Amino acid sequence: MPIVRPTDIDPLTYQYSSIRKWRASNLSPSTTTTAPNDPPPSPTTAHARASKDALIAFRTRPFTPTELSTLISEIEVSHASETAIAAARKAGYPLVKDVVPGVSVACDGGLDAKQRGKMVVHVPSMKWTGPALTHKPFEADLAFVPEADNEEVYQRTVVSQDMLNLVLSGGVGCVLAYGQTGSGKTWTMEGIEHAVARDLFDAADALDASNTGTGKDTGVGSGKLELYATFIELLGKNAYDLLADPVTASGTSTPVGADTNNAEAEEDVEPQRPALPIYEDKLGLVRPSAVTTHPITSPSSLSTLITRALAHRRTSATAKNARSSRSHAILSIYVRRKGWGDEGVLMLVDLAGSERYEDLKKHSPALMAQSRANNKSLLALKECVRAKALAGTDDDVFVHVPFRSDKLTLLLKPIFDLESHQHTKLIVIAHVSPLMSDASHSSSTLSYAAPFSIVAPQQSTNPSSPMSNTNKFDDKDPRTWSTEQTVNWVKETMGYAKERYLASEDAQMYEAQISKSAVQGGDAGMNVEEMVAKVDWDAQLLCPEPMTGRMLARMYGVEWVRRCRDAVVDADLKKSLDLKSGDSASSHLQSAKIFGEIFDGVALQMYFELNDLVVKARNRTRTGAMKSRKVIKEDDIYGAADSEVMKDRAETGGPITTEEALDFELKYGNLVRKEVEDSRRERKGGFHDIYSRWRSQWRREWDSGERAEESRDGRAWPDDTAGGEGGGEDEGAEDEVKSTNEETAVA
Ligand SMILES: Nc1ncnc2c1ncn2[C@@H]1O[C@H](COP(=O)(O)OP(=O)(O)OP(=O)(O)O)[C@@H](O)[C@H]1O
Repeated sequence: MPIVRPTDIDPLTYQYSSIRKWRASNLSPSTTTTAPNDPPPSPTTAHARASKDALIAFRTRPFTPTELSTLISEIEVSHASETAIAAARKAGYPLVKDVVPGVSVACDGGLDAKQRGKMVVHVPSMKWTGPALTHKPFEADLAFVPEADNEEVYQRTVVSQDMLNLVLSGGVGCVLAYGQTGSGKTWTMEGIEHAVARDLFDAADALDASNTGTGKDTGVGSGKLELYATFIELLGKNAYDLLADPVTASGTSTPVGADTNNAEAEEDVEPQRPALPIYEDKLGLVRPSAVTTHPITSPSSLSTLITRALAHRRTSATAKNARSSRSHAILSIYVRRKGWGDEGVLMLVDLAGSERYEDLKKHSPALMAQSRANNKSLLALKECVRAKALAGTDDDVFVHVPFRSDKLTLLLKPIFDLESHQHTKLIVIAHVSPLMSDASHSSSTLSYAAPFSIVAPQQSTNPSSPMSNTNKFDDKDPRTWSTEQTVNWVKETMGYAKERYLASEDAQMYEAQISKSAVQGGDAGMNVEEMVAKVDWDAQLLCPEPMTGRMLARMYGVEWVRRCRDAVVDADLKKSLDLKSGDSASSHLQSAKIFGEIFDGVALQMYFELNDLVVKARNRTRTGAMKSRKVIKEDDIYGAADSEVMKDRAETGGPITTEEALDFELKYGNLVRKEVEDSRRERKGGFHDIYSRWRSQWRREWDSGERAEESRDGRAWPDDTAGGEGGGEDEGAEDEVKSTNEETAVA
């Protein structure tokens, strides 16, 4: 019998046969293809509410025809496969069957099931014993098989998470497509964008019809809803408006569809549109300056915008993908609802492809710089998504999301700002290529995204712990309220909500409207104050068992209004709320319409009050969690490099408590470190003076009562106020926060 030495084994044969064996014993038939009659889980708001704020999915695409033919020719030249190929040919099998993907979906997960999605990357390697293969498993909420089409991805992510209703109710939804270049991100996002364009208007009409009980006069057509969109690409620190026509050097605009996207053009004609700086205004809104907003009035108008923007999108060839997207593309759809404070927004983000060093080797220096900028922003994004996912699992974990550290994450502020009272949902779809030669990149993509899918940490059972808010009633924290306490709060807050409404601009607008048109007959004689006084609903019907304060606070605004309307018991009141076009004289109807809008306005005031309470309570708990860190290593506080400062501390200030040290660190830690470092670099010394100066300044503030909570209640972390570029100095503080997160998750 001939001796087979390891070096004689053909690597491809070995790898393919190992993968086949692994797949035969580990995969059930249902995970290798999508069952055609298997409907996606039905989207119910109850389900979406119960689910987490961040959903993580994995997707692998099928081989492209070019990849298939390359792989088949590889098999053909591989010695050991000859017999298999001959046998396959004889049996009439297509050779395609011989090609095995480097990624397998072991379980596609499922939203209702406890099962999680599982993807296994088969990573080949060469050892001294010969070729080897490692099967690396990764878990997420969902994993899509290569045969899954865009509609299935859309249904099981956006639809099952009830994202359209969230956005139409004034919430924030965001879908991020992440992955290696050429792994199918643009394919997925294009599918999702067009599906959203198709469904958004129907969702708006359905939502309004279910709220008012009438199919008429609802949604966009009646002017109640205003929708508009922006589509930008982000390259480095600047945004470019994809909906503005590009301008050539001669100043003429380039028609859409003209090929301006080859690599040479990229270097020579850069940029083709004016760069728009990104900034955060005083109200905290982040938008690229002068970006054009486009009203959208129908599914086709949104679809046309999407097609136009994608044609403009900057692409250039990379080693992996002939038309690689070299930028992050962000489609934002804004929803303004008459009488609502919050603007809903849906952000659909096709991230630039992540690239490794080997992928960059064919790049010109300009493209290399772009790749570096892209990879840097993907790293910043990772920090933010991780923190956001952790915050979504439990309100009481101390989390700081460093979204100001990069322009990409700054643009995504609506989804990352934990201090906002808007409801949010984030979906991350990590894409991998099916090629075995990409296995190590696939493995790093999945290990980037898998940790976002965090299982909620156990709540502390120690009632004195700031992490524990269960069984401990706090009248200012809706998350601790039982059904009865929630009912009481609704009853007590009715008067306050009415007062707030009467002081609003809407109330004044309706007052002016009523007196101007001098509506006649029935309710028409009432002024706004009288109408507001009539608003009433049954608190018990609004919060039936087992509705707790926490559950109520997770409700979307539109759903809340609908529930308030359903909880009306007074027959006359119900009748005027249910009045439909054609039911009555037009003057009556107009008065009833105004009353309906006033009713909704009062309901919303109560809803905003509830959400404000939750945000404030969450911030209080976060502060408490931060302070509860009993042991703070001195290196944590002042930085390992500052041992001189540490020595001086005892001489200048004497011992300080943990709370004081923390406050000092939050306010001045970065500044002290930076100054000490500068001084050291310039060989100046004087560390003692630097430390003393900051210490005295801090002491003055501390003694005059300006404590840490106040600065946080003022909605700004000391290290956040720097904004934009200054975010880089944040790193020390973020490291500390990171370690806090880890400790908490373990606890
Ligand atoms: N699910 C899929 N089914 C069929 N073909 C696909 C699928 N996903 C991607 N493709 C094909 O794979 C190729 C690469 O896809 P795509 O351009 O979407 O990748 P990408 O990740 O956006 O790359 P880059 O980051 O370089 O832009 C395209 O030719 C696309 O048509």
